[in-house]
Amino acid sequence: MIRLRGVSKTYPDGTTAVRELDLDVERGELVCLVGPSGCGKSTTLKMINRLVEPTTGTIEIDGHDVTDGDPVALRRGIGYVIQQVGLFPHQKIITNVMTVPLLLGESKSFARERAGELLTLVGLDPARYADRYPHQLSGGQRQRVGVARALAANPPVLLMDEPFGAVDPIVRGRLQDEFLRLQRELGKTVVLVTHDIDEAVKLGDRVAVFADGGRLLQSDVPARLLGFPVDDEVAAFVGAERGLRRLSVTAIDPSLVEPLDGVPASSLGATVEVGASLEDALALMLRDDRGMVGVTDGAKFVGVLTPAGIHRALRESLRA
Ligand SMILES: Nc1ncnc2c1ncn2[C@@H]1O[C@H](COP(=O)(O)OP(=O)(O)OP(=O)(O)O)[C@@H](O)[C@H]1O
Repeated sequence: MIRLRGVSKTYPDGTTAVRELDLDVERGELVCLVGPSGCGKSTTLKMINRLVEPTTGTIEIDGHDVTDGDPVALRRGIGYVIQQVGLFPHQKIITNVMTVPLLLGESKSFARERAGELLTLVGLDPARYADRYPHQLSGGQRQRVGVARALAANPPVLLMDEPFGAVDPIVRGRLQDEFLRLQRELGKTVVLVTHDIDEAVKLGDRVAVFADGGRLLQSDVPARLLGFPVDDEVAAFVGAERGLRRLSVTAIDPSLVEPLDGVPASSLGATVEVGASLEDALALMLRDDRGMVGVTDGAKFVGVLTPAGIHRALRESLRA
């Protein structure tokens, strides 16, 4: 869906922000660009919607070179979410969300109806929030309006620059979960910039790690990035905790669950569902101070996971 080939950007002052970048994003895929401050992540994103023109290379969306045609029209067809949201302060929430459909020539009544649906979709009841102004919302709520506005034109592609960066960690976690749920429903092609490796491995189908000077070091699914960093630079960036981080990106595999021998199921306490993460399983084990946790598949009890089982599951997850 998005294809970058040999893309570089050198700003007029001589700063090379991005160097010879090749990157592919499949349709419906969520790719996170992650790396230290100043490594060229935002520049890469802005080249995709032509807020910044590349110095060299080509960028295609759905087979069309983005440099053909009008950049303003291009941007209207791509959702863009930024950290400071960029809502119009003197316009009501509903009007903010209606902006792009109106620019695209939709009728006012259609745009209003669509904006109401989108506010509901991002968890803001229009009856309560539509007529408020941005300063009458919390940071997390404003961020949701930003997402609703970016979705308003139903763009196939969403570009998100630190979309959850401006809120506290608890709200951020909630917004991430909501966004993942939304994305499972909508299946947009998303490129999301973050400096937070935990956010990247939580949200990304694939994670692209950048280094200073806009060099792409590794682009991989989270489990492989954490399990097999290609070099010391990536290993240093993903951190010494990468083993722990793998727990959160690895789902419980029902084929690796052990049968329950001689232990009454009733003595197991809390159970986890197949498909939950190994981190969820370990968290319950430690919380309840037990050496195992029961695993269920709907109403069916499928067995138990032990610490050794978790270790085995982590190893197996890298074989695929
Ligand atoms: N308009 C500009 N003119 C000159 N240099 C710029 C311009 N915009 C960005 N840069 C430089 O390009 C490099 C990459 O910047 P960019 O904003 O893409 O990084 P980033 O990875 O998104 O950083 P951060 O995580 O801090 O937002 C930096 O060295 C930055 O100073």
